[in-house]
Amino acid sequence: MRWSKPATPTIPETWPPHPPPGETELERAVRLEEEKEARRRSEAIDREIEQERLEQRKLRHSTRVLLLGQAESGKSTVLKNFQLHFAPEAFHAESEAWRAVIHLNLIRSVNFILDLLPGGPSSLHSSLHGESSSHHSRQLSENALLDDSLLRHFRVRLSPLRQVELILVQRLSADDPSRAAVNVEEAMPWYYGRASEVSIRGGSGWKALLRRKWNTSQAATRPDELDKARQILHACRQDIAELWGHPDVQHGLEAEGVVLRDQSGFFLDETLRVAAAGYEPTPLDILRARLQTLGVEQHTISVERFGEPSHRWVFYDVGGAKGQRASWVPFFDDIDAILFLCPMSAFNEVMLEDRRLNRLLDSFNLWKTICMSRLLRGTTFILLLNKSDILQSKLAAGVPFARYVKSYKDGPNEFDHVCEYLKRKFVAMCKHNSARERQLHVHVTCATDISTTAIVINRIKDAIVVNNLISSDYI
Ligand SMILES: Nc1nc2c(ncn2[C@@H]2O[C@H](COP(=O)(O)OP(=O)(O)OP(=O)(O)O)[C@@H](O)[C@H]2O)c(=O)[nH]1
Ligand SMILES: [Mg+2]
Repeated sequence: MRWSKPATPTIPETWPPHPPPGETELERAVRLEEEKEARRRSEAIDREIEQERLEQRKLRHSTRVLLLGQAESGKSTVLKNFQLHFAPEAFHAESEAWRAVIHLNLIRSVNFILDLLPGGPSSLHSSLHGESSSHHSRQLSENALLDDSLLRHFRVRLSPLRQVELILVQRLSADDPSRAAVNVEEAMPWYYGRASEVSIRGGSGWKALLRRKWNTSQAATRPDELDKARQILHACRQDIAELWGHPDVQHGLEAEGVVLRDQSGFFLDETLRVAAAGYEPTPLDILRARLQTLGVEQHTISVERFGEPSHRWVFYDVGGAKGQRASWVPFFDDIDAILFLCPMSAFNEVMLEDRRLNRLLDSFNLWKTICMSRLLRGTTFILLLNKSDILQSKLAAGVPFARYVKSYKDGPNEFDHVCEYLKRKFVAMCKHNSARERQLHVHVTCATDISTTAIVINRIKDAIVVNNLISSDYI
């Protein structure tokens, strides 16, 4: 953003101007007051210009990284790893804010199960898919053997969680009324087989909102509301654990082909810990929390350790969903590196935004477009082949990679071979589609594994910093 001073209507030759002849006492007092005010305004503008100049200078001395990749590829999770690695104190200071997100992730899974069970209010959801609500209910009641009274018991006991969900969503989007609970739901249509997403527009300051002590009378109730939400969740924890552990519920979900464990923001296995009264999220919990990014978020990390070559990192974390991608382009300019994430495990999944498109194919297309971009001709690329843990377990469970990726032909259904194949494919696409030779570094990652990601982060840091030094002729 550039500042320019507003034009002054009449510019006197001397400042302050000479007093007009015959000035009365009152006129003098008014004039002096106006001069004081004009000086105050001018100084405020000067301060803002200086502030802006300092910000620009700081940005020039920062390492700027743009995170790209489809939705749920792990961009924000990698960013959290950078924060944990370079600024652990700042990372831990935010854990309270993440607790609300984790609670919301847990509650959405519970409400999702309750909606899916017979008699659940799934008619809205089903109609999005052109199916009747009785269709889902009938399927589940045929497959699941949950008896009616037990179901009613769970429904009644867990009904307060609907209110908790509402409180948390409203609180997370509190300073942006357009993103109230209903709108969040509308923005994220219900997909059969998935709990709905939690999304807060970047820059809405949601972390601060959850910490802030409110002064106004209306807002004074807010900290209590959050406490109340936590108490309700705490009181429901045994019932949640029982619901999740009930064999009929498990059978019902299995019969529907719903694997909640594979979904983002899954905390049902740890209900008693996460819903405990004094629960403090661990770094791993924070990495596993799911909060969809909307728009482009700028995150500045000030390195807390001495001896690091770059003291400030600026990350631009983008929303990866198809509708979000146009907003990436203005950030292509003046960037030190692109971190592109491909979730390897998505080879047998379809896009939520377009159920006809395979997610791995979408990653290939996206990569190709990024490589071809003229704006990014000279930019260092770092490719993270992410979600290696889920890929590994899918292959081990016998999901055949070659069925979804025809060009893999009769390659072995083994982790190392599949990784190598994907690596070769991405490197070849980069070579083929880049206007000129570029630096490309490829890593296989599991962004929810803190220690292995730390090693990758050190390598990334070395690659970007060394490359910047070369391009700025320092070495
Ligand atoms: N098991 C596993 N989960 C991961 C890995 N990387 C990320 N996740 C999880 O995947 C979910 C989605 O990750 P995000 O970082 O929010 O994805 P994103 O790319 O920022 O998605 P958008 O903001 O929608 O563009 C989160 O719940 C993460 O915890 C991984 O390597 N393995
Ligand atoms: Mg994100």
